[in-house]
Amino acid sequence: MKDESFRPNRVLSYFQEEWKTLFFVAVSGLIYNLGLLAGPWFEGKMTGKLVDLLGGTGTFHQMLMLVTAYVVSIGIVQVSRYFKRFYVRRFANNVNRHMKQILYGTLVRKSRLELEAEGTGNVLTKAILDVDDCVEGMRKFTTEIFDTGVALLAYACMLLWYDWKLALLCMIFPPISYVIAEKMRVMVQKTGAAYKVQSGALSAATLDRATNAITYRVFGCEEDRKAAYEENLSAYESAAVRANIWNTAMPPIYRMISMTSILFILYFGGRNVLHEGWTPWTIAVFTTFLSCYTKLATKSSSAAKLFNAVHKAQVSWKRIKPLLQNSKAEPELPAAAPAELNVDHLHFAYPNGKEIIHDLSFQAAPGQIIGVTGPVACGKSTLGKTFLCESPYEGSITFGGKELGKMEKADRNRMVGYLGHDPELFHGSVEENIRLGGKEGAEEMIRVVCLEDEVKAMENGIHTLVGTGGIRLSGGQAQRLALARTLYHKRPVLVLDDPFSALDKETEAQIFVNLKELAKDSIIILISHRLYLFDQMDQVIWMDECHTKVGTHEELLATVPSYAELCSNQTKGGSF
Ligand SMILES: Nc1ncnc2c1ncn2[C@@H]1O[C@H](COP(=O)(O)OP(=O)(O)OP(=O)(O)O)[C@@H](O)[C@H]1O
Repeated sequence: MKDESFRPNRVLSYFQEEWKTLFFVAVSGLIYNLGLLAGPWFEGKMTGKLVDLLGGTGTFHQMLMLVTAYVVSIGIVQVSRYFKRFYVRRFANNVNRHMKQILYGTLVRKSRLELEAEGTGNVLTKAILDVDDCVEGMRKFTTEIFDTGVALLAYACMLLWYDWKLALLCMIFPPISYVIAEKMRVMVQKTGAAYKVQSGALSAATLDRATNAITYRVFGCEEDRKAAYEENLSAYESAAVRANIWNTAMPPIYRMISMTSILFILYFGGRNVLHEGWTPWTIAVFTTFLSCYTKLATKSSSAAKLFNAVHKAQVSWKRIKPLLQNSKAEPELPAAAPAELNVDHLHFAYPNGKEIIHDLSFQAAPGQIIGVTGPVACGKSTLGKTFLCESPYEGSITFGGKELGKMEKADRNRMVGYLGHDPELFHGSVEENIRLGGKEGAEEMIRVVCLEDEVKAMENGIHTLVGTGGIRLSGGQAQRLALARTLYHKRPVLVLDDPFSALDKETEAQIFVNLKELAKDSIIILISHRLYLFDQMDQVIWMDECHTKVGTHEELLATVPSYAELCSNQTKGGSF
């Protein structure tokens, strides 16, 4: 696998990791660029030979030899160019894949809250566009090190060899274009960053449009949403145009500046040929010098282009760097042993200050089922998520005497299993969705959640694909599949948030029986709106406006009128 010293948040590490590919790039790049020098040399020689031929001092055979050698050298240069490009592309593809793998690894380990805070569109942009831009910068850098760096050096040496004074005079201009390119860096970066932000907003708007399409249609909001989307699109287009202008308008200007030296070559080079200048030249040397300088100036404008690409890559790198962390897949550790759960004077408030849980205390022993209920939006799901410790709480939640909030995430994962509102099925088979990295079969859990017959009836049974691109499951099927996954990864504390909301009464009752049997030594915290199983709970937590009441079903019936009323409404056959 990968080298231990590899540091994903250091650009150099990616170059080091690909040293073999870069070795081939270096060899083919050197042959290509040194071979390029042969071009101006042959061109000068051929011009000289042509003058000789016309003056009657050269032979046609000599000219033919020269042309043949020129063609062969072009062949060698082009073949090495092909190999260089091939290996540079391979380098870029390898880095791109590796960076995306690392980023993906980090994103899937981020908590729900962190992802929400970051914004889905922004995350998608980071995962795809920023990595692409970053790797593109690295690719251009690798290419230009040879195509520009080595070539420029070689051309410069050749020019100095022919007339060092004229060469120095001409070579003042390319650095001026570099300096200007460097000064323009801020604008390239600024417009590039603005483009990225708009791109993130557009991704979020597209996702929102696709995810909520039915709701918008049913409520007749399509036109409004379309207008909002168009607004995003226009902002994105303007940002893209601005970024593009700064990216593409500058290189021609850099090139013009570099080319100013041609005027000096024509004047001082002409004087050299007339033997009135600094060094006596033949017409062949004049041609070689001019051709060599034109190539040097063209190359130096590529260097300016390289600055732009690297600056653009820097913007992307800054955005993704915090997400590029060593995120080796944490191996699933075995579940912790059963133990007591102790919740003591628990308080919880969201960062906006709104208190949701106020002074809740209860204890649970292995094998107990705790029902949690209360009016809509009273904080039931918040209580469930508190056990995941995504946000800090006050008071204490201990399992086996250890404080959950102070544990390493991996240790906490061994203790608490969680099933939220959203089934969160991924693209994969029914079996893969249940096992999620586990090795053994998933059939037992399919039976526990009463999904056996339905899975058998599917075209490929347990191997049927679900999630994006797979078959469409009903709400109740998706819910049971997600429950099967939670139960498969057995934990001594199971938090199940409304796991039966999409099921009929009989199925719910059957699953509850199976669940009790399966999780005999687990503590189950069952959040639900529907109460007809609550008389089988060991304890019930009633939540209302951040106040909580804990007791047996019978105790709450006697002491909490709202609970008694809700139970009575439901058992009269009212809501289910
Ligand atoms: N991330 C959050 N930041 C701030 N407030 C939140 C957040 N999540 C939920 N809330 C608020 O906390 C309160 C309780 O929400 P919660 O989802 O826990 O209630 P619930 O009882 O599970 O609701 P339901 O009966 O609809 O399932 C609500 O007022 C909600 O707006």
